[in-house]
Amino acid sequence: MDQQKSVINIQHITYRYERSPVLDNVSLTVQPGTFLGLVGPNGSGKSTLIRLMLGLLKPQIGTVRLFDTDVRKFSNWEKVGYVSQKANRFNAGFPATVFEVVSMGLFGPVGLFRFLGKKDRKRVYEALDTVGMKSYTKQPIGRLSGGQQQRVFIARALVSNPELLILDEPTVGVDANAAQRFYDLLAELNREHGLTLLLVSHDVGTMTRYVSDIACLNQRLHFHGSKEEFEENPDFSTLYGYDVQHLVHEHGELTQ
Ligand SMILES: Nc1ncnc2c1ncn2[C@@H]1O[C@H](COP(=O)(O)OP(=O)(O)OP(=O)(O)O)[C@@H](O)[C@H]1O
Repeated sequence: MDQQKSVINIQHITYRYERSPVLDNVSLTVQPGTFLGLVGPNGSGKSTLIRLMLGLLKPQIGTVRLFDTDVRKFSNWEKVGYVSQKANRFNAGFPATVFEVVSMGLFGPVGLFRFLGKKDRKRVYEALDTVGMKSYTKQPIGRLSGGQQQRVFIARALVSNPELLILDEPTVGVDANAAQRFYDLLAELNREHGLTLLLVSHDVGTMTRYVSDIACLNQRLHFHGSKEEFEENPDFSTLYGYDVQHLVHEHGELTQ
């Protein structure tokens, strides 16, 4: 029987760093074209789940498949873009231009020292154009604001033309306006380029405006479904497994 291809397929994962499990029997499937928001309190296992998805950690129990291939055998890493939480931390003296940082997305750090062909250069410019940063090409990365740097990191992740983009708390340290523009950009990439997105964020209120689906993690997966289902279900305590007031408050503000 033909199964619809999934971008991410996680089955019954249990993971522990030490004794107690950080993730307990988590299963999650992400279909192409989804914009999934992954939410959960501090320490709920979000980053751990991402590391498992990227094959950086091995689950004690369960399996991870990326584009229908077991992550242990997966090699098409150009299909996967990843922007980590710590990405927007270049200080003013960092000796690389915006162009160089984005070109690293093509070849890794070696890109800095390698001759870029015409096509490669074009891809770098296109990626910068997509995120609205083409006019900053020659600027040192460290002189840009946090929000601008974040866009450059998205461009770096986009330059290899990925089908899946994973972002771990990308708006940390970015002001509210820049964060909103950033979410707009992600929504556009999802809508117009069909990019599958997985966004980890604490900011449930803002995120629900943009995503198509929501997954609520707190060691276990408390909810996974469409944004509409999430918003219709009044029992946030069961859904989210924590901090009910905070969520209802944020959610309330959003719908005013
Ligand atoms: N390398 C590690 N060794 C041991 N314990 C770890 C390690 N990394 C994370 N943990 C623990 O695992 C739990 C989940 O951490 P994780 O970073 O996945 O959560 P998170 O949901 O991403 O948190 P946050 O929102 O604060 O970033 C936490 O209790 C954390 O202390």
